[in-house]
Amino acid sequence: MNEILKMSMNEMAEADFDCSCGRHHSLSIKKIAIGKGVIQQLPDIAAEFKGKQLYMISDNNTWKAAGEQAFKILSDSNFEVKSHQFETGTEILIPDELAMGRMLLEMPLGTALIVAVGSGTLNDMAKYLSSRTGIPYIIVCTAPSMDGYVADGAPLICNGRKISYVATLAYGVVGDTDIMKQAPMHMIHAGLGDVLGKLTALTDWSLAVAMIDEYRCETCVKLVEEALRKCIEFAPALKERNEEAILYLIEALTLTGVTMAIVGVSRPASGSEHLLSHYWEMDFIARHKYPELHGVKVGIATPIVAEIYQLLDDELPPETKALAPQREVVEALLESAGAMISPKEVGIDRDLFYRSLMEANTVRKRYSVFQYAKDKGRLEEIAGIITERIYGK
Ligand SMILES: NC(=O)C1=CN([C@@H]2O[C@H](COP(=O)(O)OP(=O)(O)OC[C@H]3O[C@@H](n4cnc5c(N)ncnc54)[C@H](OP(=O)(O)O)[C@@H]3O)[C@@H](O)[C@H]2O)C=CC1
Ligand SMILES: O=C(CO)COP(=O)(O)O
Repeated sequence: MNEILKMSMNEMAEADFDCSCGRHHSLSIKKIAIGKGVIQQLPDIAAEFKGKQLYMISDNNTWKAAGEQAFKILSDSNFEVKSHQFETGTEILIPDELAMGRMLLEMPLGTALIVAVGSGTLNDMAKYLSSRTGIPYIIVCTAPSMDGYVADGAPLICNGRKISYVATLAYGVVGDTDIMKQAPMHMIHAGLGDVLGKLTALTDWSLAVAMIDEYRCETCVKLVEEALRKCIEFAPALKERNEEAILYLIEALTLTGVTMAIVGVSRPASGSEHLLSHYWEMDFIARHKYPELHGVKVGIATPIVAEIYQLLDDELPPETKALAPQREVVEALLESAGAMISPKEVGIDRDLFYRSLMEANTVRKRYSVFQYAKDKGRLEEIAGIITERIYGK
């Protein structure tokens, strides 16, 4: 097996190896610092850019969570930093054309390094800007809410559609667990949802191997499975913000990010549960409704996808059948941490829910259990059964 399986998260920066899957993998992130108090390492991590212009982006919440502190640490070390804070008020920041345009407009001339302070949205915006300008970026993570800190894709909203743009990896990732563990509990639930989504994402990947002979990297599967195991064991302790439970959550999010980064696609971390989440999100945004956190939606979608697998059990390829998680087990895990499990709780009505099951396979050009059910002529029947179970007759 490959040496990456023995590395700690922080050792994975600049990993470069020939993998047993037959491909060469490399992780171009220069510096990963995840742990207690690591925000103090910012001046070291950004050392190469001393004397040059830094551009810090945050929003009013993430400024309070870590932006102010990061700004002070850098300024006290004589870095030249211009800060722009998005004012989100009661709204949330949507990574769309408007927000992307504003971020570009505020960027000072001669910027040599972008420093994003936030979670999924700000990270994706910064990585997109970084990829298109060639200016490196550092992410100071504020919440263990999703697994995109180490990934190179940037799901953004363009013309109302959620599009995963190919972007770039961060120059540096700074995940101070003292800061991340203080994130709102709802964001911690989102992180757990995003991690549990890997149960069905990996099942979809195995289905794609069986049905369309898709490439699969066993090292990535092992990394995700091991991270999942520890995170699941400690899931109930997330309610109390138990240090170990939060650390395992951060580790699972980081390692799944690493797998996306080394294979260059989000397949190891994103399957049918993400298709449902993206479908709901686009519908909410089109109606100017709060779209709910990504990981919360992924968490709700995961037992639903598990149920689809259960309903197809009699005709699944054996290797996929062996992997398919049980709906009840995933729901119990979410409940043990206090997270939501019903689409009704986030305002998804019967019509949207049924439609999403029927159309989720159109969200991405990627083989999924939705495509499988459709090809077997069973999608309509399954969508009807699940909708009736949740919403009644
Ligand atoms: N690139 C990738 O591979 C991945 C990308 N994603 C993307 O990430 C996005 C979701 O990210 P997610 O992190 O869930 O949500 P957001 O980044 O949208 O965060 C929601 C809001 O939470 C607030 N917030 C963040 N940290 C803190 C904190 N410590 N204390 C208080 N408030 C805080 C911010 O305030 P405010 O309300 O002011 O905005 C923030 O905008 C989606 O667009 C999703 O598609 C998800 C997974 C992987
Ligand atoms: O959100 C993701 C992983 O958690 C990635 O989403 P996409 O697969 O849609 O790019």
